[in-house]
Amino acid sequence: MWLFAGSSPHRPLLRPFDSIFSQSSQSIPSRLFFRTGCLAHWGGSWRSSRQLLLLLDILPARVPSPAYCMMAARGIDDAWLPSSLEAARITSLPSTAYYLPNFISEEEERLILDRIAAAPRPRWKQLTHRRLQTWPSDLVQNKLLDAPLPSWLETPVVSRLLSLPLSDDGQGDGVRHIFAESPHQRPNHVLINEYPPGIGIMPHKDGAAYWPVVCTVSLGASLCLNLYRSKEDGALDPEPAWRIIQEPRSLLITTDTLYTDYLHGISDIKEDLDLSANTIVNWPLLRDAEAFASGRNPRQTRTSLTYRDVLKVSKVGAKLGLFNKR
Ligand SMILES: O=C(O)CCC(=O)C(=O)O
Ligand SMILES: [Fe+2]
Repeated sequence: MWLFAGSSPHRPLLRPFDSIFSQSSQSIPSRLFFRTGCLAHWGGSWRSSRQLLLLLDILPARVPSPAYCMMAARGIDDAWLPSSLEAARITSLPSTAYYLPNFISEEEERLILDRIAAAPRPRWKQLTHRRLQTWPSDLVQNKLLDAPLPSWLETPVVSRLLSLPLSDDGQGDGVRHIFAESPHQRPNHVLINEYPPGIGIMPHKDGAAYWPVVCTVSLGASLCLNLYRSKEDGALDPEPAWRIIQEPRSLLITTDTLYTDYLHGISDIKEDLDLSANTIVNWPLLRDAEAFASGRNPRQTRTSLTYRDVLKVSKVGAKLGLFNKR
């Protein structure tokens, strides 16, 4: 169980709950042991601030100190990060994936959705049922014309991503983050996909253009991402091998064989069904699993930001100064 102990624009500093109490002069009420036990059992290492507020209600006034409660006091819509990605690992998947339910705040979500909506019409590429934007531009023969991402796609998402260590045991010199080994040590491309209810994306692999780390921020609504195996003959096994719920404001990171060996897709349905701890691999990490207690998720429009590092970058764009407007 973690509480915020302070805040920076990039990464709020987190403290283990235990250490907060070891610094306090007050003993912990036994009710709290029960609460913290429940919290740990439910969700790995962190819970929503709404739950935290409940918890703080039962604390004596001097425990914990107000500084540690800043996050809770600021309301339920703040971003909330673990101290490292390890705490967010989806442990029942065959290779590395992470799910962070509160990666951005409600206000940040609203600002990004506003910027997407304000983009000039030609920015949208209309597919048969879905529309998308690419930033800073489309790839040409798997190559990106060198140009910066606009500031509203850079901050807070990229800065926050790069501030998140892979594990807690890194010492001193800089954070070893999820893009530490990629060619540009950061994502340089964002695909924005908009999915109205009933619309998904066919099972596919993302291909050779990108470093095999995919960071997806979800906005607006929840839906299920399906992961598929190929059969031995190369054909797609139509039954998803695993399903991941992506809640609004969450970050999902997939890597390794999930990139190279498995396919991913979103069903063309108006409602996700059969949702439970047995069928959804990130159930213990969800912000609000209770919202899916009926086993159903009626779809609303969900927008995703897919951040990746394009391997090949052509300097021509930068030289012409074509894409430097933010
Ligand atoms: O929207 C998503 O979560 C998936 C998007 C995707 O797979 C893609 O654009 O390649
Ligand atoms: Fe994809």
